[in-house]
Amino acid sequence: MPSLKIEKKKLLPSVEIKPVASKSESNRALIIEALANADDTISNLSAARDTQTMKRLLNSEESTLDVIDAGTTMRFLTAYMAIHEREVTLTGTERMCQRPIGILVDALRSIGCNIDYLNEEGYPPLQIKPFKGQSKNEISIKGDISSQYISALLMIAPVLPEGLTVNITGKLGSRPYVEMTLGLMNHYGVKAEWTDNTIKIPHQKYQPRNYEIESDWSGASYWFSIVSLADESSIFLKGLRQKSFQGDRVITAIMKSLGVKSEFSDDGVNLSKCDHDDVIHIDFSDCPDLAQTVAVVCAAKGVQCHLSGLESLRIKETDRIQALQNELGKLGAKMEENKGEWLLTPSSEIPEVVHIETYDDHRMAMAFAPLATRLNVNIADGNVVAKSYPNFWDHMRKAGFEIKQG
Ligand SMILES: O=C(O)C1=C[C@@H](OP(=O)(O)O)[C@@H](O)[C@H](O)C1
Ligand SMILES: C=C(OP(=O)(O)O)C(=O)O
Repeated sequence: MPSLKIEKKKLLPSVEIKPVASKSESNRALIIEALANADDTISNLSAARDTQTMKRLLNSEESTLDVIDAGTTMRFLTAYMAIHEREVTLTGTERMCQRPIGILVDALRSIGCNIDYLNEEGYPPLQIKPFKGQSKNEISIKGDISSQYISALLMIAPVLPEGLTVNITGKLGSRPYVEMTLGLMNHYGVKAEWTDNTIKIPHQKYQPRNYEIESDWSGASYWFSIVSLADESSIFLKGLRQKSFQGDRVITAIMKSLGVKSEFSDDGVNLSKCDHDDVIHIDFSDCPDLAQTVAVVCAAKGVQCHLSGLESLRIKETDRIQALQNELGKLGAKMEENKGEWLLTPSSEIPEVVHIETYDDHRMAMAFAPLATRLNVNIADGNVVAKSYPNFWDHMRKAGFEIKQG
């Protein structure tokens, strides 16, 4: 596990960065392209390990497919494999085998798929048996655990002989990811009807169309943090669009209250400094991957933050609430629960150096790295970033940070 030392540094003037391409868009485009029996429709595919794993496994004829720690790869491949005439085992890291998948498996079983648990009920690894045909064309599924189950079902829906109607029960969390799924399906020629909590997708064919993956807004969020925390800075982020499929584009609005002004042009967005608020309230139900980014900035910048919609954070790469509480504590900040909301009380004085544990979570490393604008930061395992943004440290160096193996 290579640890990294990032020295406190000022940013270089006028930095230009092209963040990694979106892994969420890439993993959807790969599944849709495979369902369309098309080839080479995708440009700017993400270098994220989650995406490279998806691509490799979609082309693999092995009987055991290991998704490593990629949630979308696990969930999307489960649905994809379950409607093919093939027997396959899907597995992943120890953590992946603790991330629930029962809701998706129940839904797939109810439409006729054959799936067994190889270990604990409700969790990977899964044994998927050949598909013998569709037995039902309407299902109900809980929306408040992970939207990835719904996206997985929606993508296979048009190729099912009878199509599929999906009734979402409970509150739908991570809603923009479901919208992204339907948006990309529509790009590939598939029509869906979404009224209230019901999404209806008739049987139809995906059309092979070209698609250029946008830069990743969640990965871009760490550059917003850097601008927010630095004394002076301006960064141009390439490949991000004002009209985006990614819900995490909401980082522009969130960071406006944390002192970052965003100005779009044809090929990206320019970030510069502006005034910030002293207290903010943010509901992360639609953008859970931004919670760590925002919490760290508030803790270091002296902004009190009321966070809600954090429920899904406990079942991601790690228990992100626990991880944040531990690591923010090292800065002298506190995150405390009160009736389902979290109050983050910022540090009154930040230390000169901090050692951040990474919990096998890419976002713990990337969310805390921007602190190097204000203090020396040691990151326990720099390799974690490979999951979504493998060249993150190269980009930090390009921006002027000195990063050594430590
Ligand atoms: O569909 C997707 O691409 C994702 C959906 C979200 O997960 P949940 O729906 O489990 O919140 C998000 O946290 C994850 O990084 C990517
Ligand atoms: C939660 C994440 O990914 P996944 O669920 O796809 O593993 C993430 O990238 O923050």
